[in-house]
Amino acid sequence: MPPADAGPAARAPRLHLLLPCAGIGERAAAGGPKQYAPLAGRPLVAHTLDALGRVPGVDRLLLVLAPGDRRFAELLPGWAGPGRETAAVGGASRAETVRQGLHALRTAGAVEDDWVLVHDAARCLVEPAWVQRLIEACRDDPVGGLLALPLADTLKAADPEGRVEQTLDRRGKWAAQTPQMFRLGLLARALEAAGPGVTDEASAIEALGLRPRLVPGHLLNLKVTWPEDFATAEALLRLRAAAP
Ligand SMILES: Nc1ccn([C@@H]2O[C@H](COP(=O)(O)OP(=O)(O)OP(=O)(O)O)[C@@H](O)[C@H]2O)c(=O)n1
Ligand SMILES: C[C@](O)(CO)[C@H](O)COP(=O)(O)O
Repeated sequence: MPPADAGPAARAPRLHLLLPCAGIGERAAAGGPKQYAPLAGRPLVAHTLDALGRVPGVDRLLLVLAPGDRRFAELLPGWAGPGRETAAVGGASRAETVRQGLHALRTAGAVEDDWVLVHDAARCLVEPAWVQRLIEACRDDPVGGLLALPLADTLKAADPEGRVEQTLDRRGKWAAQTPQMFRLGLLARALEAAGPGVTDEASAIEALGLRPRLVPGHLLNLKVTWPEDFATAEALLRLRAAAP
C-alpha cells in the first residue's frame, strides 16, 4: 500500500515512437520527398512503419509530416488509427520537426517522464530486434541513449578541394543511428536550448553536459540519403522478403 499522503499513484512511463518525416530529400534527388519514393513496390516510409509497428511495448507511434502534406494520406490511406497518429507540424530542420512532434505528444497526453524513441523515417531497414535492444539498454538508464556503430573505416578530414587534409584518429568514434531514446521532458528542454541546427537528439542532450549511452546498432540500419542508396535498400528489402 502507498503511504496515505502519496497522492494519486504515478503511472509507469510510456514508450512513444516519433518519426520525423518532413524532410525534402534534397541529397536523394528523387524528384520529391524521398520518404514517398517507391522502394520494393511500396513507398519508402511504409517499410519503416511496418518494422516499427512490430516493436512490442510501444504505446504510440507518431509520424511528423510537413505542414500541408497530402501525399502520406494518399499513399497509405487507413494507416492512422488508435496508437498510430500523424501530425502535420514539421519544421525547417529535423530538430525543429522533432521539437514540434514532442509538443504534439504532450498535447495528446504524454508526460515528462515518458520515453520517446526518435527514428528517421528514412531508415527503412530498421528491424524490431534492434529497437528492442535499445529499449532494454536504456529503460533503466538515467540519461537515455542511441543506436550507433563503432567506425570501421579510416577517417579522413577533407579540404575544400576534396583532398585529404588529415587522417583522424578513429579510436572511440561511433557513427550515430536512430532510434535515439530519451525522456520527453529532458529531450524537449535539450532541443529548446540547442536550437534548430543539431543533427540528432543525442547532440542536444550532450550540450546539457549529459552523456547518452551508445548501444550497438547494425550496419544495415542505413539512412537512405544519396540516389544510389535506393538500389541498396531495395536489394536488401527484397533479400529479406525472399528469406525463409
Ligand atoms: N525539416 C526536416 C528535415 C528532415 N526530416 C526528417 O529527418 C530524417 C533524416 O533527415 P535527412 O536524411 O537529412 O532527410 P532530408 O532532410 O529529407 O534529406 P536532405 O537533408 O538531403 O534534404 C528524415 O526522415 C527526414 O524526413 C524532417 O522530418 N524534417
Ligand atoms: C539522426 C541521424 O540519423 C544520425 O545519424 C542523422 O544525423 C540525421 O540526418 P541528417 O542528414 O543530419 O538530417
